[in-house]
Amino acid sequence: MTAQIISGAELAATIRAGLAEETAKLKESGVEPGLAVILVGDDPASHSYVKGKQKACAEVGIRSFLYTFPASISEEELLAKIRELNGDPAVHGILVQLPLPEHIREWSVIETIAPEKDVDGFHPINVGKMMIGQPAFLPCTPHGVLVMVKSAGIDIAGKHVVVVGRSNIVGKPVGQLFLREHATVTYAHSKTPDLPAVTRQADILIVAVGKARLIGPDHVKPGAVVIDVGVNRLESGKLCGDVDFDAVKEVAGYITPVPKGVGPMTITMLLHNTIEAARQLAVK
Ligand SMILES: Nc1nc2c(c(=O)[nH]1)N[C@@H](CN(C=O)c1ccc(C(=O)N[C@@H](CCC(=O)O)C(=O)O)cc1)CN2
Repeated sequence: MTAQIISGAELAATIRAGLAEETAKLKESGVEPGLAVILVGDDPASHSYVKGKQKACAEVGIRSFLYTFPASISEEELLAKIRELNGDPAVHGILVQLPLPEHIREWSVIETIAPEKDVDGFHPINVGKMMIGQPAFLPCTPHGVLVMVKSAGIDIAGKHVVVVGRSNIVGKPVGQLFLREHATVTYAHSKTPDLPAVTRQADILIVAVGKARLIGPDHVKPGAVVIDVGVNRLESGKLCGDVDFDAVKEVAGYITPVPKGVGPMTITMLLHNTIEAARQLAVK
């Protein structure tokens, strides 16, 4: 039996319709949600993601402001722009597209964003609040993964979740979000010996390493839920995930595709956070 496909694109469309209604209501009360997007350098993937974010903002009625800078911008100039946006009342959310050029310290940029405008959920205050279960902006990709799993009606409590990858923006926080839902969480990474033996224990396997088709059928327990966060561009120009989709779908119970899986949910959760930021800042 082949796996049931969890379509991020379909779920994102449904959620975005609801977000458009929320934006319309906020506008009736005199608040127009605004998102400032900062893009540094000329990485084609970053440009494409930012374009996707702006298009999605327009679709749900969020105003977006784009600030592009050459890769040669100094860290201080970038921080000055963020401080200016922190004080701009038309801007409710601020995001700096990652990755940044090497001479700019990512942590310094993230820490300069006002936590109440940190719609990426990367600021240490939001990360800390997430860890202890306080209300916070949740990081968009991990939150999108959680919403996808729940939307498929999958029970999380007591399940063994194996996360492959330990990045600050996906791997680490996605494990925390599933721990909050009472899963037993294991992190695996590049130094984990015998990766297939570990991933085969997973009821829910989440892969976020950026290595095309790393996970094959031998890594997956029959019937498991497989969530593929990787977006890798092959030499042919085709996109593929960290999971060998065609082979693994014959073993898994549920699987997400790439493209049209987790990616569209990342942007949807960003829209959700921006609307929430506007709502919270309006009552301050
Ligand atoms: N400030 C941030 N930077 C980065 C983040 C982030 O959440 N905040 N995440 C990633 C990139 N990313 C969002 O910015 C992102 C990645 C992929 C997609 C997406 O929709 N992918 C499509 C395929 C797109 C394509 O054709 O290339 C899909 O999977 O269907 C959206 C957003 C790193 N940086």
